[in-house]
Amino acid sequence: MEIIDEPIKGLKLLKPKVFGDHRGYFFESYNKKTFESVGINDEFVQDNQSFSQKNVLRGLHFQTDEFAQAKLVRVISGSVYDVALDIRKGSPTYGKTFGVELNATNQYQFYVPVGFAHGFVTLEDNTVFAYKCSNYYSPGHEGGIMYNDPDLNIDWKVDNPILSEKDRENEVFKLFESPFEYEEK
Ligand SMILES: Cc1cn([C@H]2C[C@H](O)[C@@H](COP(=O)(O)OP(=O)(O)O[C@H]3O[C@@H](C)C(=O)[C@@H](O)[C@H]3O)O2)c(=O)[nH]c1=O
Repeated sequence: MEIIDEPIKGLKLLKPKVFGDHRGYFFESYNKKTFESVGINDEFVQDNQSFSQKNVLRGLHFQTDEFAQAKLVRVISGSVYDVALDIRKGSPTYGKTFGVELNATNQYQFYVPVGFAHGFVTLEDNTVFAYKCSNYYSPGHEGGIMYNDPDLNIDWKVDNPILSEKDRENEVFKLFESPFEYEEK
């Protein structure tokens, strides 16, 4: 597995070693020991999967307090543009985003630690998105930031994405008071 530390501290892009043969392919999507060796020490307690048609945008989401979540995300079929927003107060990159295309061909995995809001838009129909979370779902601890906030200026690569009702009412970044603190490691 190749690992790339992205320009925003804490974010990691993982490129697994995929073994292809005449039957198809095989790769390890999670191996505790290997992931710990690259600094991903979270105990993942929940696996999620979502299915979307093209142009669906989910985000930018996070959970707070004792339900804050690190996420390890990937695409099983189809493709997405995946975005993490740094919401750690005091971070040198507070308010900055990093985006990467994840798809069923590159098989990349993207590690998003606690202190980031996360979202993605699907670039193909029938996209299956899967992720591990380091904490359980808690609707009372959910937060969301508007995907198209002018202060964030994220190039989502699509126009007029399909949103949930909830995501139409996410917070404006300027008024958002982050509960996360940046920790120098
Ligand atoms: C996230 C989640 C949702 N649900 C339920 C609540 C709701 O009825 C339905 C759909 O929920 P949502 O609209 O929040 O799903 P969705 O918009 O796909 O939410 C996800 O978006 C991506 C970007 C993330 O980063 C995830 O952490 C998560 O927030 O599923 C659970 O039961 N467990 C969960 O962990």
